[in-house]
Amino acid sequence: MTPTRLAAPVSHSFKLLGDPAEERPARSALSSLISSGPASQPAVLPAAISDDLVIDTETMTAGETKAALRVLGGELSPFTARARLALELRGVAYELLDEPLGPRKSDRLLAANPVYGKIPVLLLPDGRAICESAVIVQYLDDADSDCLLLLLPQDPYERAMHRFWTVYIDDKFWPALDAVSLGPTPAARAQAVEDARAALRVLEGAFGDRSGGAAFFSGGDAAPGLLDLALGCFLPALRACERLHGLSLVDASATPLLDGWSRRFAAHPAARRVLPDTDKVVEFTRFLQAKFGVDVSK
Ligand SMILES: N[C@@H](CCC(=O)N[C@@H](CS)C(=O)NCC(=O)O)C(=O)O
Repeated sequence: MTPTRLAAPVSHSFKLLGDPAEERPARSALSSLISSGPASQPAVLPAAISDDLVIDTETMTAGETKAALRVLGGELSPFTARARLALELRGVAYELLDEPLGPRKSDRLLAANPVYGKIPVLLLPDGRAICESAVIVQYLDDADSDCLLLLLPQDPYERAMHRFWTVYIDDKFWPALDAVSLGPTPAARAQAVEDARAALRVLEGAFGDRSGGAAFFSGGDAAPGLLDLALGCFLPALRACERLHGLSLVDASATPLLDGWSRRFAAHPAARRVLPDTDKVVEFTRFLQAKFGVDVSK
């Protein structure tokens, strides 16, 4: 493929979202999210980038509202929700490009994420891709570190703790929650309930340590941070799982701190915009159970 030249600058195509007085105290240097080089030096893209992934900024007018950032993802994908929540909190406009479900992945997705072929992928205007939801969240902080609303704490130890617990959530909590509905046997699903509860008890302790008595894991009362997004993106799946199997996983007696946090997080404007309804996730989980031959009547 011939290297593609981008016309810079592209920052005019950013659009701030929502009510500025809402939960976003400050935004600055949003154009630095697009790091393809100074305006005077058009970026030369590596030949590997598919033309499909590049936004032709030359054809866009100054008032055009097309989002410069795009997310390859899905409405019901929790990892996509994690990345979208970060974009919403930062007040950055983006376009969600729905990736079809199924065994055949799109060429667009495989070009953007050749290593894992998974969603979400954040596409920069020049077509460069950032994969892995937690990496995307951290990229947004790194690309605009002057913004007052950072998703990771400033303190290096706290940053390390946020990263540590994000990995724990992805390695221990999510696989257990997923297996409560999709484990292959009744025994595997029963074990998964125990594992999910055990992970939630551990996270209850982590919330106490990180929040310092504030509303969110971030240690703040207004703005959630990386760790809030890391766990909060799974709340619809958790509530769907409770409803489908008649279970209670997060409640006032088992995990009182997480119970309060889950309600506050779900009520946050960014979460209300992004997180899917429990009904939809219940329906989708039933679809997956049928697809994978999971017989929950046994
Ligand atoms: N560690 C990845 C996990 C992403 C992931 O598992 N995405 C799911 C959708 S929620 C996916 O693409 N599944 C398709 C597949 O595994 O092939 C992240 O944090 O982004």
